[in-house]
Order: sequence, then C-alpha cells, then structure tokens
Amino acid sequence: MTTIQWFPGHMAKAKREVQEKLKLIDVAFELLDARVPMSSRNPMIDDILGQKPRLILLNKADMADEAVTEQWIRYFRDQGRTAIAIDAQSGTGVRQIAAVAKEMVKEKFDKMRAKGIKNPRPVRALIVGIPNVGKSTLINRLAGRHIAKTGDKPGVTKAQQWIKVGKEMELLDTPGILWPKFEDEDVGFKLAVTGAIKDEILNLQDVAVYALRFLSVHYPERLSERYRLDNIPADIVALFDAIGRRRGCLTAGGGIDYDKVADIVLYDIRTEKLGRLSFETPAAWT
Ligand SMILES: Nc1nc2c(ncn2[C@@H]2O[C@H](COP(=O)(O)OP(=O)(O)OP(=O)(O)O)[C@@H](O)[C@H]2O)c(=O)[nH]1
Repeated sequence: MTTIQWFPGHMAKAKREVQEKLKLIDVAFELLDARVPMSSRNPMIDDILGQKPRLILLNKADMADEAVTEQWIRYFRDQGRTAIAIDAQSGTGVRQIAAVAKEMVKEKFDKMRAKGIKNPRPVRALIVGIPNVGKSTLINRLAGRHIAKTGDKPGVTKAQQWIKVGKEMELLDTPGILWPKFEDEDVGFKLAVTGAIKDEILNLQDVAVYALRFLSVHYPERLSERYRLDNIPADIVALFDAIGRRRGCLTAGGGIDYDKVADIVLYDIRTEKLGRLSFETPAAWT
C-alpha cells in the first residue's frame, strides 16, 4: 500500500499528470463520494479539467441518503453539469455511464463523421478522483474483470493501457489521483467519518464527536433507534456516556471508555448500521 503525502510539489505533479492524460481522452469521469460530494472533490478540479467534457459520478450511492443524492444530482444539473449516482462495488448505475458519456461527446464525434471518418474510434475516458473514492473498483467494474488493485485503505492505485468497455468506450487503466481540500478542517472530518482518510491521521474521538454532532441534528431518530436512547442529550459528553452505557464501554475504573464509544460509532456509520447517511447537502452550497 502506498501512502500519498500531499505536499505542494506532489499536488503540482498530480495536476500535471492528469493534464497529460487529458490530452488522450474525450471525457473525464469525476468520481465523488455521494455521501460527501463537496469534501471528496478536488478544490482545483475546474482549473485542472478545463473545458474537457466531464461526467460527475456520485459513487458509493448505496451508502448515501437517496433523497440527498437526488438533491445533489439536481444541484449539478443547475450548474450545467451531468451527474449520475452509481455503486461501483455492486455495479448499480454503472451500465449507463458509457451511454451518457457518448452523448456528452456526440458533437465531437459527429464532426469526425462529417469529415468522412465512417467508424470513429471508441470514446476515450479517464477516471479522476481523490484517494479511496472507488477509482479502482470502478475501473474493474467497467472492465468486467480484475485490472486495478483496490483496497480498504487509501492510496492503493497502480500500473497504463486502454481498457475496452463494450464496443463504444475505452478507459485509461490508471486513474488520475487528485487531492481533497484538506486544509479545511470540516473536510478532514467528513473524509475521516466516511473512511476516506486513514484513522491514524485524526483523533478518533474528535472524529466521532463531529459525527455524533452531525447525526444529532440530521438523523437523531437513527441514533435513538440504534443505541436505544429515549432522547439525544444535547451535551456531547452526555451523549458519549449514554451510548457507552448502552454498549458496556467501561474502563477498568468503571468510567466510560470514550475511545471504545468512538470506535463503535464510526464502525456503525461505515458499515451502514445507522442506515444510509449523507454528510453534506447542497443547501450549504447554494
Ligand atoms: N459501498 C461501496 N463501497 C465502495 C464502492 N466503490 C468502492 N468501494 C469501496 O471503497 C474502498 C476504496 O475503493 P478503491 O477502488 O480502492 O478506491 P481508489 O479510489 O481506487 O483508491 P486509491 O487507490 O487509494 O486511489 C474499497 O474498500 C471499495 O470496496 C461503492 O460504490 N459502494
């Protein structure tokens, strides 16, 4: 497993690498995490992709709140962009990608035909996204076989060739890896909550505090149900205590083991024990 350290030099290199690849392709697939579409977005993406046709793929939609994902699709549509929800792991939504991509580059290909090219080449595409957003999983899914290395931990993508996706599309087998806006603390927490950045990077209790505050406001009924709480204490320590007591997270001295509570809450979020959750809504971005 490689660990990506994002320093200014690395970011400049990553940008250059993506821009080199852009010369080879017709359409870019911007892969985002449907649960946190803004936090999983590269802050310079418009600058990096320029005028290249772009299809936004809201991945891991199986874990996101469906209603919120619909809002995001509308949000992007209002900005003149096309977004679709997919689940690269199970393949839901993946089959429509080639058709939508083809439609997006129709003008360019019509021009080729007008110049007398009868059978233009397949539409060429590149996947770009931050670490752990599902690039390798999607490449494998589109290829219909195992090509790219995937992993639970961030930073595992390797190897470059065209992969055939049906007759009409081909994909570069090495995705463009870009960085998130990690200087923003909120972004860091959201990426940590959804498991996109490694648990060693931020303090787990801090991440759990962030998650519980969010859930208390946006999904209180899920917390009540999961941890059998009659009411959700407004005080965060009281909430940790309540969950800790329910789950028997006690220290040797009989106090609450806050690390254990944090572990349980984050595990429950990441394994959908609290249901499908979205941690960002478009309302904050309009
Ligand atoms: N539930 C769910 N999990 C997914 C989906 N897509 C990918 N995953 C999981 O997310 C994790 C990361 O996926 P990868 O395909 O390795 O991500 P990547 O973007 O290639 O990661 P790097 O190699 O770090 O750049 C893996 O555990 C996948 O199984 C999805 O649509 N739904």
